[in-house]
Amino acid sequence: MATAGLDDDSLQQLRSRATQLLLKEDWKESGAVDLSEWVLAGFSGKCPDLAEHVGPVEVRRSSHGGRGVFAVKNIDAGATLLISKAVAIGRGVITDAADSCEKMVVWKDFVDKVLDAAEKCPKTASLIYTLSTGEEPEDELPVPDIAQFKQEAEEPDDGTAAATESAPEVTLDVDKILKLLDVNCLTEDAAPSSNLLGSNGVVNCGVGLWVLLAFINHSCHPNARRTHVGDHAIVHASRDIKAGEEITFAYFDVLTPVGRRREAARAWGFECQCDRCRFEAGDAILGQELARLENELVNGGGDMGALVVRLEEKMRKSMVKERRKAFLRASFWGAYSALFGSDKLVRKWGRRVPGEAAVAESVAGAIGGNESVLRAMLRGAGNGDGCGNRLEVEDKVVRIGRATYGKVVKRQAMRALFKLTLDADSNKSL
Ligand SMILES: C[S@@+](CC[C@H](N)C(=O)[O-])C[C@H]1O[C@@H](n2cnc3c(N)ncnc32)[C@H](O)[C@@H]1O
Repeated sequence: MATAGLDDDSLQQLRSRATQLLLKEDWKESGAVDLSEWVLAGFSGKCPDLAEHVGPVEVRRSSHGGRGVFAVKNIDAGATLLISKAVAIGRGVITDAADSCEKMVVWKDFVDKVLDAAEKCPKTASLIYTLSTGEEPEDELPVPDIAQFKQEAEEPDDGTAAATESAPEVTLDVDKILKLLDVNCLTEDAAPSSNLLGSNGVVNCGVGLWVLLAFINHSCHPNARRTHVGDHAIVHASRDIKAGEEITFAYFDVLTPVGRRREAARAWGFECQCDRCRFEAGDAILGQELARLENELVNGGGDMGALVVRLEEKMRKSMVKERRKAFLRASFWGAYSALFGSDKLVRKWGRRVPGEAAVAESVAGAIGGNESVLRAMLRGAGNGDGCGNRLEVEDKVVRIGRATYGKVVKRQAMRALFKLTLDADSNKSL
């Protein structure tokens, strides 16, 4: 392979390109499996806009008062939990420099489509009304039965279908719908397609409403991720999930310190009550030092290697347990990435911090699969930083890969990527 002499940036680009290519190839195949097996089946339902595949989950009362989605049996990382077709999506391809006016056009188009879908289908309208507007006391909101979201049984051929189609028009409460869209819409930024498009200053701007997904709460210690294929959102487990555990995904970037995350949650209109936030914001012993480190990280410019060493030493002296160490490493991921991304910093501090693959493995335990963590795992493994023998490392890479992309990433594809990384590194050191 002609990779000898590549600098770190080029190697990084090569790896992310390889990830994209593998993903793209894999989507074609897995799309055929997922879409034919689950999604297309939904189109035989009475109300095609509501085609859903609901896995082993149900809606229950969440610990912070509102409703949430819970696993009803053990689920392995990578397994598909839900596939849901959007009630409506507004999309636009706009440049980074687009003014808010262009975004408003996308939003208006989206709102019109939601209203249209609700007007045409009374069941869509009633499901939309189960969502929170953000104004009701959350613990008073009724918990919907999961059966409401499941694909409806094939209709008997007795003419009732025609009767349903001509069901009387519903009067829509537009004001209420606008409020609940504010709380429950999701953007498509988890879609691989947006990563591919994002490279040349073009932003794939997509906003949509997936009713069942809107019951999934946020956590900074999430156990699920979503990807998008066309109008379908696919939610998969990004960590192993136990029966009875709440399914959560990240509404915003959780590879940041607690202060930043709190700001992001407030912008969404809530105070995050996940266990990671409760620990990081509530630990009196670590609190002050964490606030200082966060300040340094956010202001930038300092020696990120020194910051990581201080954090690791503080955690060692305070006897922070592994699970919480993983939370804090995830919070200061930016500093770890800067350290491991610089040969100079690695030479200066490398012996005083755990290896890159070990940090990546720890962080994946806290936030589940994630592209940036997977890349670090690959790079750390390629540098042979001692997180096991070749087979053990390969296994870890495949596991984080599946947790990141769901079952669409095949073992073979991850092996190819892993080999590419090792070959590139050994050629580089020639
Ligand atoms: C898309 S809805 C999720 C479903 C919502 N819990 C319900 O009962 O309708 C988003 C809202 O759920 C609540 N929520 C989600 N994640 C939360 C968290 N980690 N901590 C506190 N509230 C949260 C907030 O009120 C937020 O505005």
